[in-house]
Amino acid sequence: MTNILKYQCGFGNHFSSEDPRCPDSLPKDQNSPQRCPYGLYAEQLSGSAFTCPRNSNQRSWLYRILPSAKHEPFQPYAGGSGIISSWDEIDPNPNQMRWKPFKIPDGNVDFVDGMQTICGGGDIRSRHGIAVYVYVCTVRMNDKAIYSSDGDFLIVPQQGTLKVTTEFGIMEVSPGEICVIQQGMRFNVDVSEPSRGYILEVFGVHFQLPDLGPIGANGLANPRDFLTPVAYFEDRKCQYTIVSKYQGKLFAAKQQHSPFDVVAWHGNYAPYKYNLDNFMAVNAVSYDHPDPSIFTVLTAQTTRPGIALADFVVFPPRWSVHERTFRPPYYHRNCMSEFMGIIKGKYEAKAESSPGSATLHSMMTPHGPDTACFETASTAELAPEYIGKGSLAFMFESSLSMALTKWGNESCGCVDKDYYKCWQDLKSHFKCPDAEKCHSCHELGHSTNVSTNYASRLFRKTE
Ligand SMILES: O=C(O)Cc1cc(O)ccc1O
Ligand SMILES: [Fe+2]
Repeated sequence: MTNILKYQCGFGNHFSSEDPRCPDSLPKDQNSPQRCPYGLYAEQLSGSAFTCPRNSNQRSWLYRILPSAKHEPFQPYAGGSGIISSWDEIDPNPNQMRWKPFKIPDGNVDFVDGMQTICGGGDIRSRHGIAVYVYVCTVRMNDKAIYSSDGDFLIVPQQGTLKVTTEFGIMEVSPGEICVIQQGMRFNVDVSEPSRGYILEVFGVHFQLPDLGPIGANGLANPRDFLTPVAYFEDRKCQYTIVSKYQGKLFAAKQQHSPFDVVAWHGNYAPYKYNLDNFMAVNAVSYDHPDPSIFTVLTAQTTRPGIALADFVVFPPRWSVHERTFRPPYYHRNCMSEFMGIIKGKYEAKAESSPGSATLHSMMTPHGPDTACFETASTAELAPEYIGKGSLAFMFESSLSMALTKWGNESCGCVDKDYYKCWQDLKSHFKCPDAEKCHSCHELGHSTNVSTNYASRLFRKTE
């Protein structure tokens, strides 16, 4: 794979880029000249309504050899049967879910055909929803490109570097990095080894950096660490297949030229990647376990203040120094849905967790540390400790109530039916303050030497 890729840095910048083979290919002082330099076609890609306020208005101008409109009619796409758009394939399942590492097939499967929807919620047509996918792939997408008419893809590779060719240029995205490819952008994925990862698609909004509030002007994911590719074109006549994910189904159209023929572009609607090693974690340096929102890398907001359609959160290696605190994640019931995956190593709250696996804790489904984690952390000496070395877990947290697909619920073949057992050995450590008089303590055989009047009133034996 090429390692001489260049990037432009910054989040949400207004970028300009020309393929160096065609200097001055960007029109100088207008977007739509009567005739573009080098005989290119001008095409606008709008990522927001024309009339969006300036701070949320996103669009780019692409100067290309042929306009995207030149293709034959779309027909239903024969592959990609793992893409699901309906959230009522099966009855709702509120259980704690864990998937063992998703299997990578031995045969040939490309990125598009290796995508499987695991869960999702909301609605594509009303432009408010999300879908969570797992991808596995072993071969490159030959002369095929995909774009989503529905939403933005946030891709989290777990195994295998992806060479992602887009209309805006080429990005290499390795495990530990993520990339975002927004609605409408055509891309092709090439791999050099069996590869696997996770995808979050958001419908109707774009990802943004979270506000920093009292943290100040710096921290978490810093804007300068986001990298956007530079213009790169190929002028190739070939049988190219353009796959459109449209209203949750895949369609394919043929065209006789490569879609990666953009010689120059400018604008603020462009794909980007980010290395999660650059995340500047903040955390408690005194006591208590803060909420995981402190680890938000990117957020896709709803119109309700502070309520995310989906947040992308990482659990990076870091120092843990909290005093008099149960340091791992607390036991928890959440009005949000939490899908988690593991890029490498283990997750701090679970002894049994491995790269390529996942969990889903649906709305109000109780969860938290497993028995081993609780027993260790509640008795550990609280010295400063570096946690998560060599590990990287992440969470897609959504305000939507998510549905599992049939594949996610069962047919993927890696649902861990024993997951619930990780909490079954948690035992009561309750020390009853008045075990002598307490009826239930007699039955349970509890004992204690603590006694108060208050407790006596509460636990009086009733005969
Ligand atoms: O493991 C989880 O469930 C995610 C999570 C992490 C954390 O640090 C606090 C709350 C929470 O839900
Ligand atoms: Fe949680």
